[in-house]
Amino acid sequence: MTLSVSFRHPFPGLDLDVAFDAPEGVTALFGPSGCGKSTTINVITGLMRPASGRVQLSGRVLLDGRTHLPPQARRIGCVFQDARLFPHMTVEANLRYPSRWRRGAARDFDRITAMLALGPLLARHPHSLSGGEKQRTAIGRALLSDPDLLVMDEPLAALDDARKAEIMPWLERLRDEVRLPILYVSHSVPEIVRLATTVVLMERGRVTHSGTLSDILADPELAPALGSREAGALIRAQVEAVEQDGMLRVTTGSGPMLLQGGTARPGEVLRLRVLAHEVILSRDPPVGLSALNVLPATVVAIRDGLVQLRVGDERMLAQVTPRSIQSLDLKAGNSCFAIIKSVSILPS
Ligand SMILES: Nc1ncnc2c1ncn2[C@@H]1O[C@H](COP(=O)(O)OP(=O)(O)OP(=O)(O)O)[C@@H](O)[C@H]1O
Repeated sequence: MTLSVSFRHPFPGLDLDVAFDAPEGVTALFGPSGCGKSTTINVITGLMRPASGRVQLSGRVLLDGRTHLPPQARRIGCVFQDARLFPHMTVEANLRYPSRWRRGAARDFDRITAMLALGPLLARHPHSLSGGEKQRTAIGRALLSDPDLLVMDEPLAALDDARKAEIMPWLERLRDEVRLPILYVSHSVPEIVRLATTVVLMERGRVTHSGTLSDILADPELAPALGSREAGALIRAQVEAVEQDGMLRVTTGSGPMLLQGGTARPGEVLRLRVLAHEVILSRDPPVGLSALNVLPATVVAIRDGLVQLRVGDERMLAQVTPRSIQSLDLKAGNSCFAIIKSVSILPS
């Protein structure tokens, strides 16, 4: 199942011209306030008819020059910032509401309540739930409408950090277990790093970039849009062994690395975040360093103090001052060594 979107619409002061594809997995829609994210969601869900465009969910046309399916015929499940549960109904009644006429709903009900661990909440009313529990119920209700697409419009924005941390593993589970495209609007880069498989960047009514999360994070050109503290690589690693001192020996597309602080077992696959400000560069093989991970690299590009490197099969970024770029005489094509001061292991 893939969502394909393209539409144009002139608003006074902003001409929207949006096109992207969202495959299965989480596609994050990211951009500054007023860039057109809500309008895009409204066009996809059928709340707004644009001047022209096409929205297709695999083979099914939701919108084109002749077709404009109403929202209820689009098979799209929506989760918003506020859970929008029916306050007078129990969690169970809220969950069963969208599927009350549908065949196979009882089987789905058991599967989805188990996946989201909603069993203990079924008899409760929304007013007695935490923000995270309300959102879990809203996600369950959206899934029980048997959608072809799940749209999540800033689903964590109204939650405090503790509630966000509580619901995040459920969203990851959703991403990994539900074979649907999930369109996820967020202003939070850490949220996107944790959840997204694909990222669509918007600015002033247009899609400026779209690609896999790791490509977007390791592109120095995109660092201003994402915030320079967040620039840096996301790489995949497999645990080879746990050393006697508890350090993890892993293999990555960049070469072997040693990691601290993980509880992973041999064979486990991890996602590692190597932030640009945690990487320093040396033209010569460094000696006498405390850093455990020093990898040979080639400079690919330099932009605004960010050096993009090819390290084995992966791309990484290093944040380097203009003075160091000059003193090391760094240019595209140069060989160097990436000294990685620290690596974080993302929760899986
Ligand atoms: N019905 C409308 N009539 C005129 N202009 C509109 C209308 N709806 C949206 N706009 C304008 O279109 C632009 C995009 O709005 P939109 O709400 O899609 O942005 P957004 O990226 O979702 O912003 P935010 O992150 O703040 O929610 C804004 O400049 C907004 O003022």
